[in-house]
Amino acid sequence: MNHDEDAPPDATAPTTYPPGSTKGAAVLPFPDRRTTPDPEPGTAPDTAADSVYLLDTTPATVAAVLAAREREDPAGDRPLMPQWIRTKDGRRTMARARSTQTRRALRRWLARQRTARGHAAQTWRGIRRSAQWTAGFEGAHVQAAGHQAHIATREARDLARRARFTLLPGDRALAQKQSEAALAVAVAAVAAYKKAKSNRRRIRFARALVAFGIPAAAVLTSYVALGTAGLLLGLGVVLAVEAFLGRRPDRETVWDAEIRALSDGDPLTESMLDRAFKAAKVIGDSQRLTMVTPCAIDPAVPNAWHAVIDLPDVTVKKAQGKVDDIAAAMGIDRTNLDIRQVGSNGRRMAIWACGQDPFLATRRNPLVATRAKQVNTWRDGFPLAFDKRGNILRPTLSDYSFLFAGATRSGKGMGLANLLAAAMLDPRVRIRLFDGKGAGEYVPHARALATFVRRNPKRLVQFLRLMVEEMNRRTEILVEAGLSKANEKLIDKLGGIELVIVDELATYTAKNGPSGKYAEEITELLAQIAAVGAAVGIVLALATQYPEAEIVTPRLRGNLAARMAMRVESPGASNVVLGDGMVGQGYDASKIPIEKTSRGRAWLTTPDTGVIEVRSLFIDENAGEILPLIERGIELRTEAGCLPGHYDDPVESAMARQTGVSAAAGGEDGLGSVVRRTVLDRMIRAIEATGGAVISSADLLARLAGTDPDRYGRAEKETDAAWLSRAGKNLRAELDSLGVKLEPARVSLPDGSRPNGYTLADLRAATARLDGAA
Ligand SMILES: Nc1ncnc2c1ncn2[C@@H]1O[C@H](COP(=O)(O)OP(=O)(O)OP(=O)(O)O)[C@@H](O)[C@H]1O
Repeated sequence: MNHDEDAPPDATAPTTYPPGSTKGAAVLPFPDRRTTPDPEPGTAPDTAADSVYLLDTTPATVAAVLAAREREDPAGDRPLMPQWIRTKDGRRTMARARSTQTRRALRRWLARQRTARGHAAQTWRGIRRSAQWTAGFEGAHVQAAGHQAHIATREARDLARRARFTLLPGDRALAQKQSEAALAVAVAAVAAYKKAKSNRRRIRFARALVAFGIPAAAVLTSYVALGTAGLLLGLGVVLAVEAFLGRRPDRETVWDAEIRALSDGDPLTESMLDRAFKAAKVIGDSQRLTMVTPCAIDPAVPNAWHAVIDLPDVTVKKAQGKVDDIAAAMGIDRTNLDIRQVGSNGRRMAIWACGQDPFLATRRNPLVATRAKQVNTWRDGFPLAFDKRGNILRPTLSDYSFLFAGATRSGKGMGLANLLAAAMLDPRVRIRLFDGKGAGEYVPHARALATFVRRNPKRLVQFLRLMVEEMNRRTEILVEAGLSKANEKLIDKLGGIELVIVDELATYTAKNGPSGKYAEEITELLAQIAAVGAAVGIVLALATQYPEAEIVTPRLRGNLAARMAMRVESPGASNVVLGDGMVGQGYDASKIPIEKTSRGRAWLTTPDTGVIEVRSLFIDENAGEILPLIERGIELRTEAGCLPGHYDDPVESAMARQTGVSAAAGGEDGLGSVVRRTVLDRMIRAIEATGGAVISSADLLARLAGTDPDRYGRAEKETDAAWLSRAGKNLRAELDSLGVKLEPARVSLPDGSRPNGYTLADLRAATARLDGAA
């Protein structure tokens, strides 16, 4: 469209355009937009506003438009009506559109007449409903009264006969008395029957008067008043009213026992179960389910039912395989149905069904809700999730390692949060957390964490090597005790429960990532620990947003016996977590809906439960619900003498020996940004502080004295030579303890002197050698 962009919207000044110019005909002609009009000079529209609406600029049309503009506009609708509608072409187009619409409406109406929504059907339904209303329910009373009267009469007749044939005077008197009483009852029953009948007649008559009498009278009156036209008019009105009464088609389906659905609020019944199992082809048409217990309401979950049934010559396994079809036949989703085997004969099953999604509810972690004081994670486990029946699952820390996997915002962090919450309340658990995401999520926990390191793959490798040694040490203790697995009594002797949490595994095990060189070793060490660690009290809990075979290798996955798959991006990713071929069996975490209300939903597999659908328990971290648990964790550890950073933790002590820095309680800054600060680092910093590349021994020792006065400070009255010799010896000893061979050599200082000292290059090379050896 060629709107004249330059024209002011309210321009009213007449404008003339040269012949051949398209400016005056700013809008292409309608209906034929392909032909550009060629207005004659002087016949162009006189306002820019016209140029917007005018589609056909032939002289006749322009004249029509001008005439239309001059017409009155009593309804005030002109601003809403394009001018072209007021032209001849416009009217023709509108008429065409209207006739098309009318034709279509007529066709729709005709098509509708053949259905239950047709007007004839509607009217007939209305008449039928009027007749049903007239008949009412009084018939049932009459029938009941008739039945009573019938029985009472028969009884009275029998008693009268017995009284007649009773010969003993005493008995006869009694029998006559009974006969009279029965007769009175029969008379009353007959009277009641007659009354019910007349009552019915009266009510029906009144209703018939309303339903049929009044319409008939109306038709008759209009006939008398207006003749045949009146008759037709009256009939039309009456039929229209009946059509109105019958406008909604009958919903016989609602009353059809075959179409009952739990999701519509219908109760679970034996016949519904029978029908669903037949429809799913679990049992044949001639077979029947046997109810062991009747269908009963499950009070734990709203709108839920349960029952125990015996299957005829079919295994529960077969029914479990058809759970989708059974659920569909009951009018619910598979999530709302749970089938479990009961006993060992393979044919008895407990069925649980719920009319609504059982995972819509958010359940709070009971440790938070009840303000628990202490937890025994070894014996009682930790509350992690709830199943569809509302049971809380509490895996123990005594049997297996864990994997939490899921796309971003799927709730895997909540899985770890539940684990951490319980671990806080068990002082025997040494929590070692390696945060691969590196955000501040776990900083509030730091004081209770035996190890806390953020994004440091090298540190993880060093730590895992130590853990494998620790695992071997613990295994020896078990061997000496003649046990294959640690028990609760032995836990303290072994050194507590080691819980190693790695959040965002991909940071550490991605071969193409920045820490690729450590990836293989980390994966191998994790797999070794996961394989046997739990038996000696070393448990892993790994979380990842990228469940790919490269990040979680099949061997590693195989050793992590408890795995929780939150929503993932693809069926392949789901199989990486749950196991190959699980999608084919219906366990597909990529089908968990992407909704806020689905966060925390997951497929959980453990050796105790098999694969089940769950939702993790909720801890509101925004509301700081975890903070009291952390405080309690610190209290418990203080009481037990194992507050991180305040006792001799063999693992962190060994790490400190190796690396020169401890990560207990998140290291010096408590933020998990564990930075190595060996004497080598301090020497490098000292040289950097001079701004040069070399430093003399005297200058270096003086600077070291600033950060470590005990070792390098000058004693009172100590001569320069004595201090230099003593501090130099201390420095050599410290370097030796690090395993670094580094002697001072002659260096050239900027002032031209050549004292003994160190070069930056030598120190950096020594650091690199140390890192390589670590
Ligand atoms: N079981 C649950 N019940 C209710 N809400 C939940 C549940 N699990 C998680 N959520 C909600 O989902 C949000 C995201 O959860 P979470 O941080 O655990 O996901 P994530 O997968 O770790 O995300 P990211 O990858 O971004 O770290 C939480 O803030 C919480 O509000």
